[in-house]
Amino acid sequence: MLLKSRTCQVVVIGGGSVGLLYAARLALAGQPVTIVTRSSLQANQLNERGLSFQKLNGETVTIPVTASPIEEGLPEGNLYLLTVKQPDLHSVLAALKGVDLEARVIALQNGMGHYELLRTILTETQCFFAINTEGARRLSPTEVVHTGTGTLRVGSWETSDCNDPLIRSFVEWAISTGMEAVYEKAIQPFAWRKLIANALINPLTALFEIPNGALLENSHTQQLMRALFVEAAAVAAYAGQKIEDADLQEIVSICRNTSRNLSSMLQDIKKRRPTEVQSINGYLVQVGQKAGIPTPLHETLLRVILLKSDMGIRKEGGDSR
Ligand SMILES: NC(=O)C1=CN([C@@H]2O[C@H](COP(=O)(O)OP(=O)(O)OC[C@H]3O[C@@H](n4cnc5c(N)ncnc54)[C@H](OP(=O)(O)O)[C@@H]3O)[C@@H](O)[C@H]2O)C=CC1
Ligand SMILES: CC(C)(CO)C(=O)C(=O)O
Repeated sequence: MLLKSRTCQVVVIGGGSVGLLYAARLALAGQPVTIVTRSSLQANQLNERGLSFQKLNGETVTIPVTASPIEEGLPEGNLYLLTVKQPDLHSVLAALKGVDLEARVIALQNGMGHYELLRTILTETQCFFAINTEGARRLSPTEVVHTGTGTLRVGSWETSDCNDPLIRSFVEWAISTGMEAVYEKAIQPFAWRKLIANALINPLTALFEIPNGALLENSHTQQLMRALFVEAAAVAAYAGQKIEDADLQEIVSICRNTSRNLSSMLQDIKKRRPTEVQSINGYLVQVGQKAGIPTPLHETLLRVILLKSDMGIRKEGGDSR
């Protein structure tokens, strides 16, 4: 069980790649968990068929789970894992407003902008953030594959004393399942580093339609990544973040550790859904403009991905899942 000393009810908001990955692991560990989906169809399918989970070693298990659609509101819980993408956050704000003051919400988004948005409806004490470098891919509304190992860092946005019992239990549970998980004093510095990793990996993999590992197989993509890194590091410095060469090496490690993974941006392009590029490269461009720091490469990638996404969505008329 996640919490030994008291009953913990976990609610995973979003039945996508990351949401299903965490729901599967929690359910496998015997932790009561409810998945809140966008559609009633997915909730019904999960309730009827269970969740099929392919582990890293290739073994597939089917786990009984409970799911309900967001239109029914959020089930009562004390730990909410928020796994919708940045552009969809607005659609869950009304439901999140009703979350109990004693409950905790962990937001697992890539990119930036979610902190400011969530703080408009949640208190500092309710609101936690996670930076997750694990890879997951949803194959269908009831099937998810764990595609890569990584680290899960959880904490408050700005410096805290790491004393929240529920968050501590969640991190201890994650460690007990074999994950590399850390309760961090502040997530903001990690969010910046993850932002830069995503600003390099996601648009390039989405543009060329290649898995993360393929970025390391070609000197042109490697040179592009370095040039994008230099631009992003200058913007981060303006925001008070000291980005070093070791951070670029870390991005290379992410590509290696999730080499088979199709980045979330590539998955969006393939499924003809809006991407998070505005919250990733778009955020760097926006801060760069404010600071007077040129970001021509990020701006170009932003436009190219927006164009590619628009063209796909218009051609096929949206999500084909
Ligand atoms: N996939 C990965 O490997 C990684 C992803 N991330 C980050 O994690 C976050 C989640 O990514 P990922 O899981 O890949 O994204 P997905 O698109 O696979 O999943 C998001 C899910 O949220 C659901 N959703 C959207 N709006 C609502 C709503 N109002 N109520 C309930 N559910 C809703 C979507 O429903 P529907 O299916 O109906 O559209 C979808 O199933 C992103 O910020 C991503 O960048 C971080 C690390 C790795
Ligand atoms: C870590 C990585 C790059 C895994 O693909 C990711 O965060 C994403 O796909 O959005």
